[in-house]
Amino acid sequence: MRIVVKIGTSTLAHAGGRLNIRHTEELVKTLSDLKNAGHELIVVSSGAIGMGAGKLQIARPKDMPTKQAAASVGQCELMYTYDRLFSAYNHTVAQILVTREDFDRVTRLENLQNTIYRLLQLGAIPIINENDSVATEEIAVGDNDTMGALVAKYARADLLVVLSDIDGLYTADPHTHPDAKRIELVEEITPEIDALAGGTHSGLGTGGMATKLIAAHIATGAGVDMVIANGSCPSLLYDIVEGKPVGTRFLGRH
Ligand SMILES: Nc1ncnc2c1ncn2[C@@H]1O[C@H](COP(=O)(O)OP(=O)(O)O)[C@@H](O)[C@H]1O
Ligand SMILES: N[C@@H](CCC(=O)OP(=O)(O)O)C(=O)O
Repeated sequence: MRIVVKIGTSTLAHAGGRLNIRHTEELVKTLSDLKNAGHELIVVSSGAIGMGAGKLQIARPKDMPTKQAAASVGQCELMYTYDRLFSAYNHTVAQILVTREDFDRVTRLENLQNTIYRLLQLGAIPIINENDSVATEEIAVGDNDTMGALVAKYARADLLVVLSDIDGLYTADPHTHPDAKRIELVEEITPEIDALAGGTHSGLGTGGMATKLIAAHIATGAGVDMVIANGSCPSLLYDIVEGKPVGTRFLGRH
């Protein structure tokens, strides 16, 4: 299987922006094992701004210049971390930084696809993020849930897994509605399903469930199954790949 795994900031970092070593180490171990089992992996990783802020010891920035400065610090930290951890399992990582233009313009999209396909042939693990240190609002994809879905669509993936700080899509945001129930399977994304998704509460995350639903529309529309699952338990990835009922699965349209 070709699997795109999107990792949110809240999985990779603690609230203050410092690396969540336990989550990240377990995640890299599981991803390495899935690759050893023969799956092709593409990672879409957030965390540049949050980890940059953590390293610079500033609060999560709101203004564009500080966000861009934090991202350029954090992106180094992020890739250094992935490179170090994946190397321990003999895997090679490759950084790709993109903006919306790389999906909107045909020649740039072809270049991006060619690079991803060749990296997969060479056995490397592409790790993709927005090019936050140059991407202004007008040219940014804006959130990595959408980015993950675009990557899954154009890399012709079989599965997109979105790892978050929550077990899946609930009937309401469990942080404000403790009685909310998890939805196991979404066969069709109706307006009623769209209406369930609220924003983020984590202080580190960007889009909350709303951007995950946008991603689900893109992925399922391209025939790719998407699963939202909790990034604090990366070994769930084994069950997800086997099609077991973990998190919330959105069925790709065929
Ligand atoms: N219907 C819903 N079901 C589950 N979570 C929801 C829902 N609506 C809003 N949320 C919020 O979305 C958050 C996850 O998104 P986000 O904070 O952006 O994290 P990430 O960094 O993993 O993308 C949850 O912690 C929750 O507060
Ligand atoms: N590109 C940004 C993250 C954007 C984003 O969608 O963040 P998240 O909600 O944590 O997945 C970064 O690396 O900080």
